[in-house]
Amino acid sequence: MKGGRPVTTTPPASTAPSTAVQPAASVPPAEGPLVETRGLSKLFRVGSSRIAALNNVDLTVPRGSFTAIVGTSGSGKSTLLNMLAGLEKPTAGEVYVAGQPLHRFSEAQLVAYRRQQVGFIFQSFNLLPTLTALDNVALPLSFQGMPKARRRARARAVLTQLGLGQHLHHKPTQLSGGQQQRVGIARALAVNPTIVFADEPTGNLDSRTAERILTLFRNVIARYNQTWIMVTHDQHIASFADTVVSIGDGRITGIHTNTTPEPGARS
Ligand SMILES: Nc1ncnc2c1ncn2[C@@H]1O[C@H](COP(=O)(O)OP(=O)(O)OP(=O)(O)O)[C@@H](O)[C@H]1O
Repeated sequence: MKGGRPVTTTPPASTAPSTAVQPAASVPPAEGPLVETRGLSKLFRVGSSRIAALNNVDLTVPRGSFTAIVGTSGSGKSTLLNMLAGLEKPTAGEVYVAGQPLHRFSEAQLVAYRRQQVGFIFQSFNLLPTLTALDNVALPLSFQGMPKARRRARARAVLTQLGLGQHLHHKPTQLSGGQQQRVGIARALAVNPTIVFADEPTGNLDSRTAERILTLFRNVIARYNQTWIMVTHDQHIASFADTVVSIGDGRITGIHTNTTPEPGARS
């Protein structure tokens, strides 16, 4: 696969164990935007009708940034996210992540991209109910072929960094919603991702917990110099991001940079 793993996510040595989120391989120098789409389009055919879920989208996302994609239901947010995450292929146009042309990738290359370079955070957390927090976070590392002792050590380190050191052996039903989403964040971070996608990540949380989770997002992004893209229908949630990309009818309708972040969004 081209491109490798361009984002340096090594945590400060004084604050994090070495097993936490060290790059698994040597990291080539980072240059240019992390994400770039050109004329990205997705057409769905349903019976005799055609739906332009995405229509000629040109988008650039800098490395180390937090971007929100905001729009009403059916505007094309998930379709765009799916394309950037290598879950679906475009009908037309180009999509590059870390210089890699996802639009030209085979299914096998897309699977490898998702497993090795992408962290996912979901609205409903998507934790396996029979596994502990530790095992949920260690699971994606097994798909990378990491030996058991190392993946458990890394999962433990990331969970501890996120304040869940006392909850390593709790199952999802024994955790609050905010704690479950922190496990979800730990699972995304454990694979040392090039990019993290969050799909309505606070949709199942009360507003206070949601703000705490979004503040945690900001802290994690700054600490590890990561690139995160979040989809939401909620302008207030979007205001925690550095950049808000508005989408409507499959087109970008505006790009706004948050110069004065939401109170409490930065800490
Ligand atoms: N697999 C599919 N087959 C047919 N049409 C689809 C498919 N997926 C999405 N669409 C259509 O594409 C358009 C964009 O859908 P998309 O799911 O991207 O919107 P969204 O902004 O994420 O909406 P929501 O916030 O409700 O999840 C909608 O009109 C939707 O009906």
